[in-house]
Amino acid sequence: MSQTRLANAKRLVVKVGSALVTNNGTGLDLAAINDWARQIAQLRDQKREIVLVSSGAVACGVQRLGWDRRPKTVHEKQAAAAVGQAGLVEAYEAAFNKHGMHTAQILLTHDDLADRKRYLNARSTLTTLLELGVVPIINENDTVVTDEIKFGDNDTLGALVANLLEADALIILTDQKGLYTADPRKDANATLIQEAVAGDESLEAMAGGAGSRVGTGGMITKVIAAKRAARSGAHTAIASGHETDPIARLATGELVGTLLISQTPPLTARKQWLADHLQLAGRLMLDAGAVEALRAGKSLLPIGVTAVDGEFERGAAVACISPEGREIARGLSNYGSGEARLIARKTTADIESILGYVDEPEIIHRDNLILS
Ligand SMILES: Nc1ncnc2c1ncn2[C@@H]1O[C@H](COP(=O)(O)OP(=O)(O)O)[C@@H](O)[C@H]1O
Ligand SMILES: N[C@@H](CCC(=O)OP(=O)(O)O)C(=O)O
Repeated sequence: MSQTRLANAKRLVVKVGSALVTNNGTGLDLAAINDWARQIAQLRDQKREIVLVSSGAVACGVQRLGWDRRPKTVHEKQAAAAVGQAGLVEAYEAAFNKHGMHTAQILLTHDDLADRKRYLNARSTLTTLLELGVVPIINENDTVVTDEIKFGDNDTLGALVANLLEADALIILTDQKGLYTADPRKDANATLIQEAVAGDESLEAMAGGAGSRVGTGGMITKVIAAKRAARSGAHTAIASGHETDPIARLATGELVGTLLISQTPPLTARKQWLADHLQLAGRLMLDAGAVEALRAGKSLLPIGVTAVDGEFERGAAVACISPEGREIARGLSNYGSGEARLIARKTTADIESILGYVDEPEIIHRDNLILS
């Protein structure tokens, strides 16, 4: 059934990683880029919509600047990305032109997707490009990102784009055949997982970090990306870009690499946006009763909050932490951190006498809350 679902996928996000786009970290693999363009053009002929999330800006910049190694400092990487991003989109535009198609460059930061207005704008621009038959080529806006606001790896960005566009599938192409039971570079006995449920916690234990000096994130970010993509109903395939026609074959429903299936009912668009808030302004510590209430779909009341961590304003995105220290949910706080501290452990009826007013009876309303 899951295979049929990929065969029926109309809107697909394809992510190609640094480990694949580049020749050993310096320069672009133009043959590979031409090959992906050919496969994507085939899918366009079948009236399917494809968005490409591509890494490779830093690697291309390193080559253009004539450097003999990847830079170490952030500002050198950002400079290389700025030079190389132009080369990256030139390469894609030339490759797609051969099939009578155009590409569009989209550079995103986390802030663009965390702000609801900009999120909606990004969505309408992307859907307009798809209606025009243009292939959006998305990368992180490396020039302006700082550690606090960056996606870091493009797997996360691919998942957020799949959420943003409510795509049916996320295809992550990398330098390994898929997800193995352990990093195959380190464990010769590792075996390939063919199919699993996205979000299955045992998968995170199998996945390790990046295997090369080129890639960022490794397999763990791909497994987490699949969990995230599943929230809007997208299945994720992790496959090798060195296979013959991996994109085209996956899109016919063939099982190539690892398929991580979405089994959870898709979240509403608003909850989806909330789930995509990667930057949290603070933490609310909950007691066991509150954890149970949240899991049962209820709102978070002040009585169940034992402590408040961080400084934040009303409306900020905060994490809800269980007594064992696990994030069990995140949501938008109806109270700033100062007020939240005053009403923690108190009944809703006490709020007015403590604060002199009641904004909302709950700290986080269930409509603004999402279980992790
Ligand atoms: N369980 C695993 N299965 C497969 N690959 C793994 C696993 N754990 C870690 N890896 C490493 O993840 C690497 C792919 O991630 P990365 O280097 O970030 O590539 P990309 O640039 O395509 O995102 C592989 O080369 C591999 O060494
Ligand atoms: N934005 C960076 C790529 C980030 C990165 O390497 O991500 P990944 O392909 O997931 O290993 C670039 O274009 O060079």
